[in-house]
Amino acid sequence: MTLEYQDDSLTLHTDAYQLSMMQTYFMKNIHERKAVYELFFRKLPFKNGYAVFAGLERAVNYLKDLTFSKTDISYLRDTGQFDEAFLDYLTTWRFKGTIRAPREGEVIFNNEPIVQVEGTVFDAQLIETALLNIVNYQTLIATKAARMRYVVGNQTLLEFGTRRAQELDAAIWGTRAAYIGGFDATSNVRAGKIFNIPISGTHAHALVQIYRNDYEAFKAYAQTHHNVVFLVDTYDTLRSGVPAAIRVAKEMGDQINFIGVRIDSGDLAYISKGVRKMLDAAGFPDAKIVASNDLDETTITSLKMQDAKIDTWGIGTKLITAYDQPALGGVYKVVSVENETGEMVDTIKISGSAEKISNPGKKQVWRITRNKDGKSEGDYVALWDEDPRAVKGGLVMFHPVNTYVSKRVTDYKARPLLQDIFLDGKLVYDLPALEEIKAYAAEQIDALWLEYRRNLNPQEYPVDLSSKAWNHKMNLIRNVRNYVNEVGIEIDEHQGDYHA
Ligand SMILES: Nc1ncnc2c1ncn2[C@@H]1O[C@H](COP(=O)(O)OP(=O)(O)OP(=O)(O)O)[C@@H](O)[C@H]1O
Ligand SMILES: O=P(O)(O)OC[C@H]1O[C@H](OP(=O)(O)OP(=O)(O)O)[C@H](O)[C@@H]1O
Ligand SMILES: O=C(O)c1cccnc1
Repeated sequence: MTLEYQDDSLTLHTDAYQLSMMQTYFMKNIHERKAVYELFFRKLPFKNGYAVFAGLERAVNYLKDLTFSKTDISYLRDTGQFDEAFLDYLTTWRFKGTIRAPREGEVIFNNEPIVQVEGTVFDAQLIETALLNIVNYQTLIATKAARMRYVVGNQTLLEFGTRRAQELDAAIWGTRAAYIGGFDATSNVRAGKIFNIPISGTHAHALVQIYRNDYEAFKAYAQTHHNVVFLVDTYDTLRSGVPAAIRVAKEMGDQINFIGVRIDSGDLAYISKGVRKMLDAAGFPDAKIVASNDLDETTITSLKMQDAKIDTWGIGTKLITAYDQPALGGVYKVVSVENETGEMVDTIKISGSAEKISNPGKKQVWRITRNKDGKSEGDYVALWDEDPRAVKGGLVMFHPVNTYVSKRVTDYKARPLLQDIFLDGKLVYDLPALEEIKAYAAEQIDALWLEYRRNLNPQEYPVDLSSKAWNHKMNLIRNVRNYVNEVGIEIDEHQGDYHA
């Protein structure tokens, strides 16, 4: 099949409603109005205590040189839904916005801006969908990977998920995110090529089935490879698989590097103990046992409690699809917009539930750490013109919803998380090497108190609004209430309803 329109750009990787709004802005001549949008999520994924920010590199690749290709314009024209003057404007349009974000690998939390877009309403609207698409998925997978890293300690984690991933892009960028979150290597060779992630793997049951015999298969494999891991569960792990692996390892001696065996079915605790005994008794105490089969952080924890003799974990489906929570609910909200007279006016979205009321105004996130040991005290979300480094007598941090909960922090460092990535459309950020990002993530996770790091029921990390940001929010809520009273019609409503 030949495509009618060449798929030669990512610019239309957006929801139709963005283009519909852009056309309105354009035709009403407000498309150059400035606005600030912020991307954040309201709930941490997997009930984890933190998330690992990933997706910046892909977002940068997407944003730089973002233009409407000829086929993009032809396609839009052929839909019959867009005005010719608008299409004409798109042909010369270039992204001119400012983007701020944390470094990839940064530990991030709910209810704080993690990407800030400042520019025209036109530009900011177009990129919403792709930014959410990228950051939601990659952050989700990096966080899932970090949970797995948490339970395995220093043991090796291999990413095996490509066959189960939600198509090609998810496999590739999910693998990269998993690497950032703590995986050591991947079975995806293309991810290895693109990102220089170490590739690793064993062999499949097919090899044994083709030879119809464990020994023959292992022997052939050993004669054609130096580093070998034999998959021993095709017929019977303890009776035929492991004995065949040991026989080949002995016969081949120094001609091969017998790394170990993989088991992929059955009771992994029970079987791994049997395998360990056999390998030790045969004089291979250093041979490793790799396990796979629908593993995740919960099964791994259980296997460890059962004293399973597993050294290396091969993990696919449950990592790459974020099986127990397949989406991160990141959202993108306008927080400030230029009015008719050129002034920036902060804006709020009201909701019946406190968590869903947006935090108005352009903000910075400050990570507050103790001077004495570098441990995190919390994040301080402040309006752009505030600087918590300059506060005398300590910083008062209070819970943004339960405002009666507060603490005073003294002798601290405040580090701004949102850094300039693009300024007025120009890339000003040097993307760090992947190894650096990975090491940074490990370091930042390590800097968290254990109470926030544990997988099960972690403590809630404090993400606090500055007093100024909080008061500002309350004022805007009051303004909206006045507005609704002024323009709102009377409705016969249930008396028990509350309003913000
Ligand atoms: N000792 C164990 N404790 C807890 N979970 C385990 C244990 N052993 C295996 N599992 C997990 O239980 C799930 C099902 O394992 P099961 O024994 O049914 O595999 P299997 O169905 O025999 O394998 P396959 O169908 O691939 O041949 C998998 O997620 C596996 O990782
Ligand atoms: O279980 P996962 O975490 O997704 O890890 C990847 C799985 O992929 C392979 O299985 P394969 O596709 O050959 O099928 P299988 O599940 O029947 O073993 C491998 O043997 C693992 O079991
Ligand atoms: O190398 C392996 O063992 C492997 C690779 C992909 C999926 N399952 C296993």
